[in-house]
Amino acid sequence: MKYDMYNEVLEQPKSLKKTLNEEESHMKEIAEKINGMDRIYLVGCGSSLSTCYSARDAIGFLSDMNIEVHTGYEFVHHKNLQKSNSVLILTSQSGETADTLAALRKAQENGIYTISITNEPESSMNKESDDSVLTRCGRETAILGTKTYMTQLLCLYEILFSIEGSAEAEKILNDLKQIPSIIEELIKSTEEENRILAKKYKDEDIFYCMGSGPNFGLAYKVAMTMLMEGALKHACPLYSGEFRHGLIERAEKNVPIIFLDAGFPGDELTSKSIEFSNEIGAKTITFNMNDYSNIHPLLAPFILIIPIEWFIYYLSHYNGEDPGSTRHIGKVRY
Ligand SMILES: N[C@@H]1[C@@H](O)[C@H](O)[C@@H](COP(=O)(O)O)O[C@@H]1O
Repeated sequence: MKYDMYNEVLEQPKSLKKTLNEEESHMKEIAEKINGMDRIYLVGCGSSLSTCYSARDAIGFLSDMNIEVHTGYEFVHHKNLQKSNSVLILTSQSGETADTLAALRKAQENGIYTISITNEPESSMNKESDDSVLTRCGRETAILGTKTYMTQLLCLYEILFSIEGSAEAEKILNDLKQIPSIIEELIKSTEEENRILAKKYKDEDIFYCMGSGPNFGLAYKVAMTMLMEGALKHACPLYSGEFRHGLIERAEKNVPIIFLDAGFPGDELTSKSIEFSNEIGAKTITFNMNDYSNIHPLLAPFILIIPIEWFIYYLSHYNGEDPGSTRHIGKVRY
């Protein structure tokens, strides 16, 4: 049995290449236009919020750019908005999520420049924002987001690292171009081992998921949309540094914990948490960047998501669920 998510996983390299080919120069123009603005707001919901977290935490390693991340309605209710010389970048696969659309309209009422990154050319966000970038994925149906996750992340990295402009940022932008071919191979090479892993964990009810730097955004996505929406498991994301401020008290024998590790300074705490969890007999599942690629570690979310997609796909399958379906929420409107 193959669910829609299967083909959408396979389509990721093509979607990335197409988005880069058709939007790269446009994104460079956007970077030039917003370079020097006092504040950049990044807003999205669910999977689209996770890309904002990752992009903010990745650029934060290189730059002192003033970036804030909000969910749609948190932005709408925020009293202390910087109205002049600021920009709102919205991420939304559908371009219709009510929360994110409300943020767009609030920004426009307040004179904030708006840029949307969506996958739907006819969407309200694409039409109403001052500028817009289209991810070129074709229609995505699996609720948890695969190719639109990848391409949104690509667009945010492309814009923010182009603004940053240092030699290291250039290196990251160059490495970004290698992502489609790297993940093409990973899609093939990681399916079987993660199918087996999923079979082993299929009866677990709850998963904690942690990472540092841009891998926190990935942990958020894995917990919120992949485990909860996709595999219908309880899940909780956290920064690795927060392990000893709460989870340590519930990290017991046999509790599954997913660790995302890319060797960031904050991953010193990921390693300590893994060590502790192993000692007490928790079920540790580690996805380590070194096992998959040697490109710039700040690109870890693009790489680590691939084995995780297969893990989630088969976790759902072994529980008789379509990973792309939802019980309560429509893909576009709710
Ligand atoms: N259940 C969906 C999520 O899977 C999705 O990530 C989010 C944002 O959707 P969009 O990216 O279309 O704005 O909306 C809903 O909550």
